[in-house]
Amino acid sequence: MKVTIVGAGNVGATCADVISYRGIASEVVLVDIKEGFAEGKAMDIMQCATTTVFNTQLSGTTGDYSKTAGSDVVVITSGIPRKPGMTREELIGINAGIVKSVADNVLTHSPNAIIVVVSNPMDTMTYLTLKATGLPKHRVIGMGGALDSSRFKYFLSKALDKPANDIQGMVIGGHGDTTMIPLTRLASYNGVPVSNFLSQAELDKVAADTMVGGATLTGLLGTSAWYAPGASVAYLVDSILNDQKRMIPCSVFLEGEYGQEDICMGVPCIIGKNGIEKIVDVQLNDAEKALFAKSADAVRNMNADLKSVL
Ligand SMILES: NC(=O)c1ccc[n+]([C@@H]2O[C@H](COP(=O)([O-])OP(=O)(O)OC[C@H]3O[C@@H](n4cnc5c(N)ncnc54)[C@H](O)[C@@H]3O)[C@@H](O)[C@H]2O)c1
Ligand SMILES: O=C(O)C[C@H](O)C(=O)O
Repeated sequence: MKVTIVGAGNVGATCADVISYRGIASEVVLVDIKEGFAEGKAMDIMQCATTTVFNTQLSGTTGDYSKTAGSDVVVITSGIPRKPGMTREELIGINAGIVKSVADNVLTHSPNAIIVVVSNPMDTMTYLTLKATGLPKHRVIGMGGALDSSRFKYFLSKALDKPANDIQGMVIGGHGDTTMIPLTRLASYNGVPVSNFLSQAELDKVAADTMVGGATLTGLLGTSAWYAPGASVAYLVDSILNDQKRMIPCSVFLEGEYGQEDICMGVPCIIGKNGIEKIVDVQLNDAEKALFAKSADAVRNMNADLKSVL
């Protein structure tokens, strides 16, 4: 199976690295516009083949999309990341043009590919990709919920002082500092509701820390995070290529689901070889429904800024 990753920067290269050492795909092509950059990243990762022991074939190219031909999955991470103090939404002016042209280029050579959108503001970039390409909704997947949910489980594990892998939980809604919805009511420690162990104040703090998880890391690192984002994309790609049918919150085009139309935002999806195979209808309570509607208003507001590119 072949995966193309456009943008060989922090997230793209980390994703290529994880896909390779976990043997998720047989071939990975990295693409970047910076001369020699993707080639260098691919060579560096390939030189791990005998020490981390993998057989994935990686290559890099400076903008030659013919090398990406026949990809099963294309990941778009090209664009600028935020700096401390910025929101993801401020990136739209530069990233919208980049994402649109990249989506056109990859589809020319891989007309059957499933596209995974990572560039921010991710929900709006997913909507742009879907509208600009005309692809069916099951083939355009925005990655944000997998990452936000892994952060949610990290903060729950810290609060509970229990291993993160014993914790289940999901974040839905927009992938923004104020639009994420960590579903604390449904989170569990090995099936036992986390509210059995944590007070409401502790749960509220976990939710707040999760929502600003990306901003906190951006403040610490000077640019946005890449290890967990890259690994989260690889997790999603694995579920597609290996038809695992995992339930992963992803940004997907909604046509009435969760009471929303004509918008891409994060809801739980079954992810398999066809991309988004099902949107799972989790019964939200009234408070969660209100948060989802508010989140949708903010994402829709951002989508309105796409007028100049769509
Ligand atoms: N959805 C998420 O959960 C999530 C997580 C982390 C980062 N992000 C976003 O992903 C994007 C990339 O982040 P990063 O940290 O890897 O940034 P980065 O600057 O390290 O890498 C981006 C790369 O894209 C390349 N690029 C720019 N325009 C291009 C084009 N037209 N064609 C090909 N390559 C191009 C750049 O040369 C650069 O190497 C940002 O927009 C960031 O906000 C999203
Ligand atoms: O925080 C960012 O800007 C990058 C990404 O969306 C993240 O959540 O790490």
